Amino acid sequence: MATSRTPVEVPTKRRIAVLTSGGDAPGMNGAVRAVVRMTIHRGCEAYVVHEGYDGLVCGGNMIHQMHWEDVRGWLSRGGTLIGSARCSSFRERAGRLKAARNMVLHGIDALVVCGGDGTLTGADIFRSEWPGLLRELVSTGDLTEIQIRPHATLNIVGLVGSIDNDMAGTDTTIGCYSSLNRICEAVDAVFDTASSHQRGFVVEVMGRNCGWLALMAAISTGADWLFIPEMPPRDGWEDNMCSIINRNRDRGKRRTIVIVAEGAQDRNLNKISSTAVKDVLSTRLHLDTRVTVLGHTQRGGAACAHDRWLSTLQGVEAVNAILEITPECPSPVISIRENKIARASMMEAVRQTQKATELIKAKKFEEAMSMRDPEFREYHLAYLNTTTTDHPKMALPESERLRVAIIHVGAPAGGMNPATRVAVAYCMTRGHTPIAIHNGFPGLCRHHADKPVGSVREVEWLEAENWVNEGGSEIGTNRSLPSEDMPTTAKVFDLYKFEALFIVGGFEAFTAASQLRKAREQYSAFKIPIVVLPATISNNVPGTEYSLGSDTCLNALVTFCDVIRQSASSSRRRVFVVETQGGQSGYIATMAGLSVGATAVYIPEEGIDIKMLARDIEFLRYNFASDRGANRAGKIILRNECASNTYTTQVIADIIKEEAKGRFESRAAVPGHFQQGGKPSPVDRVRALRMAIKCMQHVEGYAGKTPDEIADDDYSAAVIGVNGSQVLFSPLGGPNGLETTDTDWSRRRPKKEFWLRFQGLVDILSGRPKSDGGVQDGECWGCYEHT
Ligand SMILES: Nc1ncnc2c1ncn2[C@@H]1O[C@H](COP(=O)(O)OP(=O)(O)OP(=O)(O)O)[C@@H](O)[C@H]1O
Ligand SMILES: O=P(O)(O)OC[C@H]1O[C@](O)(CO)[C@@H](O)[C@@H]1O
Ligand SMILES: [Mg+2]
Repeated sequence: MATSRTPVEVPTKRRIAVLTSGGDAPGMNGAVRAVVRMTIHRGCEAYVVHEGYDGLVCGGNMIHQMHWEDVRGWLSRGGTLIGSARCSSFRERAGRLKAARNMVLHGIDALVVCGGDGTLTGADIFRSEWPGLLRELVSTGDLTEIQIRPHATLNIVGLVGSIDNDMAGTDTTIGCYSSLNRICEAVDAVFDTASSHQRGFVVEVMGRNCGWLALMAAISTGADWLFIPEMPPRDGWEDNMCSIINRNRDRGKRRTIVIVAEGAQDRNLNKISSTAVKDVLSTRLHLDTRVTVLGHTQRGGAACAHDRWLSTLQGVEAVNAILEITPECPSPVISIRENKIARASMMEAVRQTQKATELIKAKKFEEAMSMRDPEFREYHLAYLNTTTTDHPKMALPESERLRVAIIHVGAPAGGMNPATRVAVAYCMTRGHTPIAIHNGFPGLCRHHADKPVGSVREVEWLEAENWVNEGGSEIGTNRSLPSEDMPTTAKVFDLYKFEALFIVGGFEAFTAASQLRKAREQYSAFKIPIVVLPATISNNVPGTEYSLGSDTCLNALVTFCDVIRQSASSSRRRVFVVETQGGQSGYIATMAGLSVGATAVYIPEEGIDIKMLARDIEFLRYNFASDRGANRAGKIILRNECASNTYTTQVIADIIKEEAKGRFESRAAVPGHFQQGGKPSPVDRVRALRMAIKCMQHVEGYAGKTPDEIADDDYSAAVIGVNGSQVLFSPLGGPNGLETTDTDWSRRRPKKEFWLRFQGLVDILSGRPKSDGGVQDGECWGCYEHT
C-alpha cells in the first residue's frame, strides 16, 4: 500500500461511483449510462470502477471520472463496457481494506453496484465494515484522520443485474428478459427444424440454481416437459415424461421440446443432465433427439427494450436513493413489482435468495419455491395446467362448465395468439368448451352460418398449440364494433349459447365490451361474464398500464432505431425523425425514447409547436458542435403519428435540414407496421399466459349464476390490467367503472397515463433543454464543457 502522503483531492461535489460485477447481463450499460447522467444531472460527479470489485481493490485509473458524452450510445451495446469480474480478493477483509482506501483516495463514498446476489452480499458486507475499515487504515497510517473525515459513511445502492433472475424481492432483474429473448429466438428456430424432422430437442439453458429462465422459456415455447432445480420431478419421471410426450405425439404434435435448466436435479439432488434426458427420449421413445446447449449466447448481445427502460429507470432511482438515504437506513436494492420501481432492503433480498438455495440443498423444494418471486409458483402451475390438458383433478363438474367464446378485436398485437392458446388449454383442462369467433364481430354476424366452415368454431387442442409463438391473430381480428349490428350479435350469442366472452384486443375491444354491457338491458344474451384482455401496441386501454403487444412493438422500434442510427456512422451528423404508431397515445414513443436514448420525443399529449422545434434544433446544433465527431452514430427524434397535424414527420425532417445549414443532415423514417413485430416477445408471451388464465378463472366464478345476478355484478364486464404493483380486474360500468372514471373516449386513451412522468426523464437523460427555455438544471449543458 502507498502511504498516507498520497495526495487526496478534496472534492467540491459529491462523487458517486458505479460498478458492474458478477456475470455480465444485457442492460448493465443502460444502468451505467443512467447512473452517470443522473449523477451529473443531480449536481454530483460521476465515476466508474472498471472490472467490478477488482477495480476497487486495485484503484489507480481503474476508477475514473465520467462525463456526459462518455456514455453516449451505451444503451444499444451488449455486455458491460466498464468490465465485470468475479473478484476473489474482495471476499477477504484485506481486499476490502484496499478497496476502502482507494475509494477515499478518489473522494468517493457513494457506490451503485450492479450485479447478482454475490455482488450485493459483498456490497452489504463492505458497507457494514466501512467505519472499521477506515479506522484500521488510519491506525496503520495508510490514511489520515483528515482524509477520512468527509467519508464517515458509505452509501451503497444495489441494482440487480443478472440473467438468472434469482434475486428475491424483485420480479425481474436487469438482463433476464434479454436472455429469455435469446433463448426464445433459439428455441423458435429449433421448433421449426424439430417439426420438419419430427425430432425431439433437449435445450439446456442457464440460470445456475434458479429455474426462472427455464420455466419462462418452457412457457414461451410450449415445451413438452421442463426440469428446474426448485421443483425436481418425482421419482419415475422418465415414465411420466415419456407418457406425456407420447400423448402429445398421438394428438398430432410433430416436435418434442424439453427444456432443462443447467441446475436441474432429481429429488435426491442428483444432476439431471441434458444428455441423460436425451438418452431417455432416444431409447424409450425411439425419438431422433438432439441436445442444444445455448451457453453464453444467452448472456451476450444487445439488451431488449424491457431491459433498456428497466435499467434506465432503475439507474435513475439508484442515484435518487443514494442521495436520500441516511446512515441509519439499510442499503436498498432497486426492485420492480409488476410495473412499479421501488426500493427494498438489499440484505433481506440477499438473505431470501440465499435461503432459497439452501432450501433446495436441504431438499425442501416447496419452501424454496415460495422464496422465489410470488408469481413463480403461479407461472409453474399455469405451465403445468396448459402444456397438457389431461388433469382429471382439475376438471369441473358438468354443471360448472361453460361455453367460452373468444374473440379478437382491433389491430393485431403480439401475444394475442399465445393468450388464446392458453385460454383454450385452460378451458380444456377445466372441461369448458372454448369457441373461437373468427374475424371479429363482422365475422360473427355475417359468417357464423357459412358452409362448410362457419366463423364460430370449437378450437382443437393441436390447432391452438401451434399459436404459442405466432405473431398477429390466427383467428383473425377486426376493428368493427358490435354496435354495427347489435340485434344480430345478440341472436348469434343465443344461437351458439355463449356463456362467457373473452375479448382480446385494444381500445376497440374495450369499446366493444362496453357496448355489450350497456346493451344488456335490451338483450339478455349479453348477461354473461365478459372480460377484456388488453392487447394493443399502443397500450392505450383504460384499466391497465400494460397491454399485450406493446413490448413486442418496443423491441421492433428499438431494433429499427439501432439499425438506422448505425447507418449514420459512415455519413455522420445525421438526425433521424422516426414516426411511431400509437394513435393518440404517446406511450410507445416515450418508452422507445427511453430505450434508445432519443434526443427528443414528440407525443400527442404535448403536441408540437414552432418554439419547441427551434429549441430542439438549437440543441442539436450544440450537440453536434460539442461532439466533434467523437460519436458517429446518428441521433433519433421520435414523433408519434398523431403528435401534430401540421408538423408531420417529413416536415420536421425538412425543417431540421433547412435550419442545420449544412452542419448536419436529417431524414424521416417510418417503420409503419413493422412495429407490430414478428413473433411475440417473451414478455408478451409469459404475460399472455398469466393474464389469460386469470381471465378464465374470473369468468369461471360466474358459473351457476342467473343472467340477472351476473348483470348486477359490475365485475361481470371487466378489464384485466397491471396497476402499479398489482394485477387487477376493473369493472367497466357502475359508479367506479372505467367507462366514466378513466376513459378519454374522444382521444381513445386512459385519462391518467402513468408513463407521462417518463417524458421528463427522456429529456433529462438526453440533456434536452426544458420547455421554459432553461436547461435541465444547468447540469446537462454544463457537462459538455468536459468533452
Ligand atoms: N460473501 C461475499 N463477500 C464479499 N464479496 C463477495 C461475496 N460474495 C460475492 N462477492 C463478490 O461479488 C462478486 C460477484 O459475485 P458472484 O460471482 O456470486 O456473482 P453475482 O453477483 O451473484 O452475479 P451472477 O450470479 O449473476 O453471475 C464476487 O466475485 C466477489 O467479488
Ligand atoms: O460465465 P461463467 O463464469 O462461466 O458463469 C456462468 C454462470 O453465470 C450465469 O450466466 C449468470 O450468473 C449463470 O447463469 C451461469 O451459471
Ligand atoms: Mg449469483
